Amino acid sequence: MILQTSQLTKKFGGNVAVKDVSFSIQQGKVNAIIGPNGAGKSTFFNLITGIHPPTEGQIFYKGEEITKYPANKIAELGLARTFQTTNLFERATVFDNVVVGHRLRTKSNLFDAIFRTKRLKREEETCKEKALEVLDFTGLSNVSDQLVANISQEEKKRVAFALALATEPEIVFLDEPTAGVNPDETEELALLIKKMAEKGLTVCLIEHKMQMIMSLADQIMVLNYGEKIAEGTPEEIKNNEEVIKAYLGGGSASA
Ligand SMILES: Nc1ncnc2c1ncn2[C@@H]1O[C@H](COP(=O)(O)OP(=O)(O)OP(=O)(O)O)[C@@H](O)[C@H]1O
Repeated sequence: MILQTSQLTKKFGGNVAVKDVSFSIQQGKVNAIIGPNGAGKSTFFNLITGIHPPTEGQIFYKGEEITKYPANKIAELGLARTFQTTNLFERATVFDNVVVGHRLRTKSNLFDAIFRTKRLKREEETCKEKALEVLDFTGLSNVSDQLVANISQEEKKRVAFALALATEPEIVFLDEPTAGVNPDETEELALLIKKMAEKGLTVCLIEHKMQMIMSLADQIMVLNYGEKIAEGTPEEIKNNEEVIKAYLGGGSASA
């Protein structure tokens, strides 16, 4: 277990978005969080990655309590996240978008930038090398000089992965990584996610595409109205009465 939450709760006014959720993310595996619309999935991600502070409960990363850490500190620890609508720079090239990712690991400051110090040049070189490596890994080398505005939706999803990978994370949090792409492209992206876990990365993702999740995930947690109603292997989840009830009772899961 690389990351654990203990009785995590988030209230927005009177609305309890996440309620008492204790969950362990398994290292080097694909961990999925599913649930009907408004179940609290994105909020749960936001709590772990420091975007919102929890109202109650604790978060531990490799045994260290990180509950109150701000998002930048959490990112530095090795937790990277993508968003449903990742804000890429559309008028910049794929390469330039990805180079930015590794800046998290560099130390150059304004002084270095003004005087173009050796440190700056060395770090620029490392950022470029890292960008080339992750572009290769995500299958984007052939479009690296193109403007993001001119590439396909599926390629944009890959750029979002590449950006996260460039930060040299230990866990990647992917929020609906295949939203808005067709079934063939979904399969391609699923293969890439599998490849990340095979490389030793821990993956945690939110997804609505059930078929994909069932074949991709090692472990699934199901949220409903902010509460964890089940967790287990895809096989266990498929046959879980509570889960079936939650989805039949107005959920929005699509195949
Ligand atoms: N910043 C916020 N302020 C107030 N309420 C919020 C905020 N973010 C989420 N909520 C509420 O918390 C609940 C859970 O929302 P959340 O977006 O986490 O669900 P979700 O499972 O990710 O949904 P979806 O699948 O539709 O993305 C909802 O009732 C939502 O309206």
